Amino acid sequence: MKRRAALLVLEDGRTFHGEAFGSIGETFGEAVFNTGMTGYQETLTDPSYHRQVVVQTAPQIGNTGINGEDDESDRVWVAGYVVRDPSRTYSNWRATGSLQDRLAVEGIVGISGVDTRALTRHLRERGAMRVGVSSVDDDRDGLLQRVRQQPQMLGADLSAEVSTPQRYTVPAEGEHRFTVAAIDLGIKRNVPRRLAARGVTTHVLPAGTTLAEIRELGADAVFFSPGPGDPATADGPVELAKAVMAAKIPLFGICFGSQILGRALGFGTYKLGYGHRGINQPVLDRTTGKVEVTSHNHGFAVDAPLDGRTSTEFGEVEVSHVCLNDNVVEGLRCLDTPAFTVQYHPEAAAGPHDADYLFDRFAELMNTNA
Ligand SMILES: NC(=O)CC[C@H](N)C(=O)O
Repeated sequence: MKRRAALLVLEDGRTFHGEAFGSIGETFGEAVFNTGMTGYQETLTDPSYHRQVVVQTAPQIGNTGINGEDDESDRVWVAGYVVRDPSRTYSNWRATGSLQDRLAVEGIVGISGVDTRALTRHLRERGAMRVGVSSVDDDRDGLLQRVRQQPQMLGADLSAEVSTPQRYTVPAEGEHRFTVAAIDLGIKRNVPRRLAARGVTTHVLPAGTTLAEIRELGADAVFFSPGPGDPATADGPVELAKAVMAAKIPLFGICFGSQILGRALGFGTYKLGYGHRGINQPVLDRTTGKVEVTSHNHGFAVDAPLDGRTSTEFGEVEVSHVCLNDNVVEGLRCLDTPAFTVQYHPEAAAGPHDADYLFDRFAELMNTNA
């Protein structure tokens, strides 16, 4: 049977031909590549990929199908999906269906048979950029025109599009020790799970939550979640982070949450050329001197001095973690207020568990502060 043709056009005109994968249609977003050899289900359902068309560099995707446990949220968030060679069949003891069917059911337009190595090299050289994928229109020039009309990721304010409309609670496993108010800017399920394993009850709260509401919940600490978009637009959460620090309430943030703490401390953020997305990025924890292999998904970073301490409105702060591939700031630690963050993903999902100790550090911080 002849497969349906599909077309991928980058905003600089570079064009790739392939076959329709997932839903039939047309989609747009920022083209980014993920180097994970595993974890495609977690990638697809990570809200931080909202408005991004993900290119998987691993050549074969889909071989373990989709299961009922690995979703990081209640839907697929990627705007589109690009793979080299989708598995024709799937096999796993947990599998409940195929990747092709999941994408089709959720209306996610994909393309397969693409030379993903050439596409990735192009994005590495030219940077992440807007892209269009179509399996309904083979007019490349028309598609290119529509790509160029799409919004840029720089300046995109997306928290409200992914945050929970209503608060919900994830109970502690076993004995309850602490209560955490988690500001949902695109949270992944594995964060409250990692906290629950430390006796933490997590209230997941909408993006616009105030300090007064957090106090009403009797929270021992505040968590700022990962999430999509440009951190330069997150003025509301930045103000909340300042209020939390002024009140000396323990604060932990991951990824977007780290960028928010950076801004609250007076640092800027900037867009990386092509970002870090994968599950084997080496990071140095400067407080212990240990190197950990970590999961990343970020296109922006905090602009903070790598060496020495910086004096801020909230006291001294230092860069606690650095990416060993490119010296990008991967963590911040406040010395005079109980706040710290990492730019990468200790919750893994998908990825290694080297950085799981950070959830212990958060629990210790709550314990010391109690
Ligand atoms: N996973 C995240 O929290 C991503 C944060 C931010 N949107 C970035 O791309 O840098």
